[in-house]
Parts: sequence; C-alpha cells; structure tokens
Amino acid sequence: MVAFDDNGKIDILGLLPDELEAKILKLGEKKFRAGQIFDWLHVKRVSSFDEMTNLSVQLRNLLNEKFCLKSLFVSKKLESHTDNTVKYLYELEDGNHVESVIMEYNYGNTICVSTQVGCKMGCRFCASTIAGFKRDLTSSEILGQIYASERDSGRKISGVVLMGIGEPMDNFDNVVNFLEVLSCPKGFNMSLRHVSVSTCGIVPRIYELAEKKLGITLSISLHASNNKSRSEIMPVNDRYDINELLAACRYYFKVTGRRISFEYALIDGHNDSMEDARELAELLGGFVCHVNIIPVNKIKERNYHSDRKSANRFRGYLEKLGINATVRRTLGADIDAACGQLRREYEI
Ligand SMILES: C[S@@+](CC[C@H](N)C(=O)[O-])C[C@H]1O[C@@H](n2cnc3c(N)ncnc32)[C@H](O)[C@@H]1O
Ligand code: SF4
Repeated sequence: MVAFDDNGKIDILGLLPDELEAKILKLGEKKFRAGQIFDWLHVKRVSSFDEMTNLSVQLRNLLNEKFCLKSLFVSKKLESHTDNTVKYLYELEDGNHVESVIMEYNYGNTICVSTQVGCKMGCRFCASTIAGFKRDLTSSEILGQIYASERDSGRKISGVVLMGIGEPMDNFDNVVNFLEVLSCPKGFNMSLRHVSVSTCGIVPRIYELAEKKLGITLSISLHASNNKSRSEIMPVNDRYDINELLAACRYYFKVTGRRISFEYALIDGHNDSMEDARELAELLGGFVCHVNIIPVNKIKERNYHSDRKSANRFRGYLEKLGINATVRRTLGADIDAACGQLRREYEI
C-alpha cells in the first residue's frame, strides 16, 4: 500500500514487492534493484538506506530523497522473572507510544502488537480506550513492532496476535496491508495460520475480511451472553448487536473454514453466573468455535474483578453444557499491566 509521511515521502516498509518494483522502475533503475532493497528491508532489516551497501551511493541518495524508513524506539522494557514474557513500550516517530508483548509458548514466541494509538471503542474494562483515540498505525508501524522486538530481544517470532492497543477492524486497510507484507515469501514469510486478529465486532469489516480469505484466526471479543450485559461493557454492541455479530461469524466460517475463537473476559457479578453460561452455550451451540476465558485484568479506573478460581468455575459450567473452553494462561504476571496501561502511565 502506498502511504506517505508528512514530508510527502513514500513509507517504503509498507510496499509489497510489485509496488516497490514499480516505484524503482519509475526512478529509472533496473528491476532486480527492487528485490535487493526488499531483502535489505525485510530480511536483513536495516534501519537506514545508507546500510544498503550493494546499491550505488547515487541510488541510496535517491531513496533517501523519495522514501522514508520509519523507526520505533524502545521507551520502556519490562521483563518477567517467572516466564520469558517481555513487554515493550515503543515511541513512534511523532512521539506517540504503543505497546507490544513477546510471549513464550512451547511452540515458539508469539508477539502481541498494537494497531492504533488509543481506541475509539470505549469498552469499559479496557485501558487502551480511556484516554480516547489518537490515530491509526500505518502498516509499517505495525510491522515495525515485530522487527524492533526481534532485534532487541534476539528472539525469533513465529506467531502474531493483533490484541494490543486499538481495534484492528477500525484500521482495516493498514491491517490487511500489514498481513500481506508480513506473509510475503520474499520477506518475513510468516504463515498467516500463525496470526490471530481480534475484534470487538465491527460487523461489516468481518464480512470484508472473510472475502480476503487470508487464513488467519479470527478472535471475537464477546465478553457477554446477551445484549443488555454486552452493551453495558461494550458500546459497540449498540451499533452491531450479538445476533448481527454471530451472523457475521457464521459467514466468516462458511467462507474461510476457519474455527472462530471467542474471548470472554470474566467479570465477577457481571457475566460469571451459571445462567450466563447457559445463555452463552445457547448462543454458540452448533458453532465450530473455542471459548477463551480470561479473568478480567484490573485497571485502576474501574472496579472490575475476577480470578482464576472464578474462571475455572465458569469453564466447568460451559464444559457441562458441551462448549469447548479454556482459561487463558497468565503470562508475565509479575510485569502485569492491562493492555494500554503502560502507555497511559507513561503519558500522564
Ligand atoms: C486490547 S484488545 C485489542 C483487540 C480488539 N480491539 C478487541 O477488542 O478484540 C485485545 C483483547 O484484550 C481484551 N481486554 C481488554 N482489556 C482487558 C482487561 N482489562 N482484562 C481482560 N481482557 C481485556 C479485549 O477484550 C480483547 O479481547
Ligand atoms: S477491548 Fe479492543 S475495542 Fe475495546 S476498547 Fe480495548 S482495544 Fe478497543
């Protein structure tokens, strides 16, 4: 995708190989130069055009003139002493901040990346939205979180979840472009089977995403079993209610054949009763899906609470009702800060 910075320079990291090739040919250069540049950017991961030593000085100057290569700077880094979780607060070139987290599983390292600076969606339990929304991230800034995290940590990333700050489906074009560049065989070459996109339920974009047939896993932040309970904690439910959302999910499964994952942040006294479990089982009956129960992460602005014991109890209810559910493993408990909280602490 061709995007520009404030000086009118093309954001080179967001270009697909054929787009880069078209730009390089337009500069009067040979086609193979585009391949060399793509390799410097996405395989060797240089942070400046001047490091592209197999290009002439003249071409490097031209690249500096026409393109920008955005960088992310580590503002803060928290490392868990109990597992290998690392949480980064990155500063973007305009001074805004976003968070990324590397988590270690037995099958490899997965990174959780942000897609926006802040969020418009207003979910009551989420720290990402409390100070509102600043701007979308470009695809290069989403990708940049992975490259910067691999560089700093020295760890190879083999999975990506779009579950950091922001609503991916509210930044659709940049997110799709990011996925296309990320999975490019000549670049990072990430299999999109190892990527999950999480959404609060922007229904029209779920239909659009289905048509892209990208092979990603779709995670739906459901968090409630009826419209009243969901609207109380997620304003997006007033725009797209549970029935519309589940219809879009059914369509997504029909078109892609990919099992959907439903996220359920458990809040004591709000959505944790046997009756909630019964309603949820009714809603999801017949769905090829999995439910992830997450004890709600405490944020200082709200009095929501839950723990593993409640989450296991709720999982038991669901299991009796025939619904496949797990309680999400808590990683990095000693560096725990609900998503978006680190950025908020830093900016206050
Ligand atoms: C931060 S969101 C980003 C992705 C997308 N906007 C969404 O809502 O799915 C990622 C996940 O974290 C969950 N989440 C946010 N705040 C939370 C909290 N305090 N405790 C537990 N989960 C939370 C969201 O509901 C969502 O399932
Ligand atoms: S849970 Fe997701 S959609 Fe809701 S406010 Fe947080 S980031 Fe935004």
